[in-house]
Amino acid sequence: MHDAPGPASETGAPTATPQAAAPDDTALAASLATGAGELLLAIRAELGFADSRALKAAGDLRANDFLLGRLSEERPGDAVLSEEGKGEAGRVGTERLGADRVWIIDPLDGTREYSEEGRDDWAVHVALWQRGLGLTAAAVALPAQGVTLRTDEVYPVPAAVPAKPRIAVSRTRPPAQALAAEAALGAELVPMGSAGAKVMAVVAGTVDAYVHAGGQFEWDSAAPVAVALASGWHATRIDGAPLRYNEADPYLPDLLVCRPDLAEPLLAAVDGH
Ligand SMILES: Nc1ncnc2c1ncn2[C@@H]1O[C@H](COP(=O)(O)O)[C@@H](OP(=O)(O)O)[C@H]1O
Ligand SMILES: [Mg+2]
Repeated sequence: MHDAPGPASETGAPTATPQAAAPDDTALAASLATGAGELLLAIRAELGFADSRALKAAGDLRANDFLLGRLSEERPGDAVLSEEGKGEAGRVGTERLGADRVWIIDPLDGTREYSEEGRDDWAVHVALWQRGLGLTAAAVALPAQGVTLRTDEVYPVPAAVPAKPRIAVSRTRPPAQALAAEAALGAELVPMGSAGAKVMAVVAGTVDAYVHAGGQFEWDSAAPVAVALASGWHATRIDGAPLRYNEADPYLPDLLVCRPDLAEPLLAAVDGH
């Protein structure tokens, strides 16, 4: 079985138990993700697209500063793991390994797409991991699409099973596993930027699955996976194992998010690739 979230776990695998979080943790996650998204839209308007390197650097830095500042004000006792964090808030920090509450954030996911005029496939990820519970509260903002998705709202799985499944893949590095799934299921690949935008396309019903392999980190998937699991979607490693967060090494290289009834055929199709 791959379609049900697992039970609460001492190791902190995601458990899709948003009720375990204080309601204001989810509200805070949504407020932070939306606020960082508004800031990122303002930076795009201010700098324009002529110098994409400068735009990417400013977006990463200023969104990260905004999120770390708000978290230190609102939750001063919590630890943080951020893609852009330095020292304790970054990947080398060790305080988070002994902490009971860790915010796992990606201030700008889909940095490449953020720097391309007209693209809306980029995101802000804010997730809360709690010891013994896993991911308990999260929000993913899609600022250029004007939405923020969160673990305390339900994004139901559509009833109809697609005849030709649509599988979201990286625009720049679609994995061999997705090509295998395309062939085995007669699927259509849909290239898209940002892990958050791809998972949110699954829960919005725009695509039926997201297959990723070859490299990624906890911040790329934590908030999107929490939102998907909380609404009953399937989210695991591509061998069907649970996704685990706040590990000593935050490298988490592969991911399958899909409608529950596609999990078995997709896991079988990518097996061995
Ligand atoms: N092979 C790889 N190694 C490390 N990170 C990867 C990766 N493939 C994708 N990612 C990260 O996953 C996110 C989504 O990638 P993609 O748009 O290609 O699907 C991006 O995050 P960032 O934009 O936050 O860096 C990207 O850096
Ligand atoms: Mg990212």
